Amino acid sequence: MTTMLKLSHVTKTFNKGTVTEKRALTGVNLELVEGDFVTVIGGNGAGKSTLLNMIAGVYPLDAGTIELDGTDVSHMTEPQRAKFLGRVFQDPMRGTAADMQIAENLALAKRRGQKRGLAWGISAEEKEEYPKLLATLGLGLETRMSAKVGLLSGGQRQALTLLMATLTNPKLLLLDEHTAALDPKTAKKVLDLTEQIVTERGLTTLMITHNMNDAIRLGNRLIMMHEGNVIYDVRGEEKKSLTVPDLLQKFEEVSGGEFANDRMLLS
Ligand SMILES: Nc1ncnc2c1ncn2[C@@H]1O[C@H](COP(=O)(O)OP(=O)(O)OP(=O)(O)O)[C@@H](O)[C@H]1O
Repeated sequence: MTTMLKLSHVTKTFNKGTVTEKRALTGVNLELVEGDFVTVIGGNGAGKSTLLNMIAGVYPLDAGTIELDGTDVSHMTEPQRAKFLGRVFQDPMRGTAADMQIAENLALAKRRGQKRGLAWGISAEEKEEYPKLLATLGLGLETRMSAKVGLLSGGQRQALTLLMATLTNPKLLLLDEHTAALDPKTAKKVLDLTEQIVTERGLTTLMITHNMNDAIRLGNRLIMMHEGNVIYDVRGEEKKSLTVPDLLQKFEEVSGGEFANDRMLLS
């Protein structure tokens, strides 16, 4: 099987040498094969977002290497890596351009990593393609191609962002609590869409969630982080048969403390 992502000894300390020094990642080793759909859980400050940020190239590495589909991207800038990655954040405002039409947003996503922007306009082919894509969301957006994205609801925007993030079949999809800001019903819809897109296309995916039930239900593999490293990695049938009490117990065993994540307690 093809290795899609390989982290070797990835280390990150923020504010080194100051009173606010924080060891956010402490030598993470992690390998994902093509099609792995990995859910990521962990308490407050465990290093989950930092892990995704390091993969995306938001911060430089202190030590270690990151390989994407066999290419060492450790020293590539964030825009250089963006060509290979799809990313959806928690904030629905972040992934789309509010002042632009739905169709224009899709066209931008399609041209990601290419030099020429929208200068040549949206092609006739795209005008046919986009409504079909939007229809797969089941949100009625296919009839609103020229509507400004700022008019959409949070859930509609996250669904559109997901479509945009996966439009060019990225080598790796990074989802950072992408349904946490939505109401439960909309969150479920966006999660169902996520599962559909990821499994249909076999996208290699890392999905942070504070919802342990979702972490167990979705994907083929689950990792738990604590104090900047992966402390538990489970897959296949063993993962499917897990329960939330199992996970909490596992956490206590390995960390010697009680699992604490504010957002988990609120949900
Ligand atoms: N840019 C930054 N500057 C300084 N410290 C940071 C920065 N980003 C993260 N940290 C610190 O690194 C540690 C790991 O943070 P991170 O956001 O990765 O945790 P997390 O597992 O995503 O937590 P949560 O579930 O609370 O969002 C925390 O102590 C955090 O305060």
